[in-house]
Amino acid sequence: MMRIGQGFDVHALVGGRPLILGGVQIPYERGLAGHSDADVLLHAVCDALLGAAALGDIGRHFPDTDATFAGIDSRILLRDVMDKVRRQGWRLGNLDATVICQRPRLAPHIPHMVANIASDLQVEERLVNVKATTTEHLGFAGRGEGIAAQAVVLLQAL
Ligand SMILES: Nc1ccn([C@@H]2O[C@H](COP(=O)(O)O)[C@@H](O)[C@H]2O)c(=O)n1
Ligand SMILES: C[C@@]1(CO)OP(=O)(O)OP(=O)(O)OC[C@H]1O
Repeated sequence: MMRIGQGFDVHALVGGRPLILGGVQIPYERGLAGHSDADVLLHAVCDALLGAAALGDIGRHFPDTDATFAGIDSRILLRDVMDKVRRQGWRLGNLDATVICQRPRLAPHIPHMVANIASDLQVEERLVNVKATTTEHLGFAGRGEGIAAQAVVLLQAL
């Protein structure tokens, strides 16, 4: 049996925060605002996994009203989500994600993001794909007000 799931997340770009995407700290003059480290890519991946396993969403498992998660490394959340998914009897078929970001240029950092995600999910890197796109300066992402990410996963029964 197979199940598909999708995830989508947006965080605002603000001054005085590091920019962390896919667990990689990327040199840039602004970073993402959030209760956690605001890793929008990992949040979309968490939601895709939770969606495929019919386990709700990231806010249900890690409420932003809970001080435990303040400033937390989203890789910890991703590992926890994958544990929950595995305990429901699923393994990852494949994962594909897109980061929607006008600036900075992400291409040089994507192999590191893929390595982090594959490591956290305990799968081979060939099952994980991360892409980046601008919006040609259109909309909130194009104006540099925030970064969005979307992810799709396929789960296979263990
Ligand atoms: N923040 C980004 C956005 C895009 N890229 C890379 O550039 C390619 C072209 O982007 P378009 O939005 O013009 O389609 C895209 O395929 C990515 O490889 C990037 O590195 N960082
Ligand atoms: C990750 C959590 C928890 O720290 O907080 P944020 O970093 O604000 O992220 P969001 O994608 O808004 O939702 C999930 C949250 O509950």
